[in-house]
Amino acid sequence: MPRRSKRTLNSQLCLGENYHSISRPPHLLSNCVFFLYPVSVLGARMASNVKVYTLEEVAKHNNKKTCWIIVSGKVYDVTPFLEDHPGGDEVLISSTERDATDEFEFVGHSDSAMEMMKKYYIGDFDKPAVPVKQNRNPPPQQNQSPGFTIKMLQYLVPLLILGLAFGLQYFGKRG
Ligand code: HEM
Repeated sequence: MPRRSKRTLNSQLCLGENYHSISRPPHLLSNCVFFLYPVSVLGARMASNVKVYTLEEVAKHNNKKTCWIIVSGKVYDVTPFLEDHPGGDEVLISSTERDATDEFEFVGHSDSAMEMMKKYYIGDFDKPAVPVKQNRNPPPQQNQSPGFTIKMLQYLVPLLILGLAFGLQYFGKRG
């Protein structure tokens, strides 16, 4: 059997390149993710030929003649559905010019309503493609745990007793 060199073995085990990338500082990796994510989202959108609408474009369609709504990042032209919507046309018109996802979900639409929606889908809503960075600093704690109070008392009670003892001694001597 031919002897394989250590280098060949490393590359065969896919350790050669990955080893170096793993040892890079984590902020470099996360920078790459924040750069690659929007690029891949844009690429996917361009490749799939889906029309992407801005809020400004969607907001122009806010009446009975032309009514577009945004639900879960997708844009729907519900103009032909206005008269047939079981919830009425007014509720659809008043859901224009903004993201209507919350209202749509609050109603608790049935599966058949979701299926119906597909007919009116015309494109995606242009939300900012860059993912929001998560706040890594946790907010200051509002409620202190009971453990914290007990620890504080452990220090405070002996101090109070000491203070009391000194006070009594001082006033006792004066008396
Ligand atoms: C393409 C979008 C939509 C479709 C296809 C759709 C479809 C439907 C359907 C089929 C129903 C009958 C109940 C059910 O099967 O769930 C319904 C009811 C209703 N929808 Fe929509 N809907 C859409 C968007 C909206 C939006 C944006 C609102 C905003 C609040 C809304 C509000 C309502 C209300 C209030 C009812 C009546 C619920 C009830 O009486 O119990 N819908 N919709």
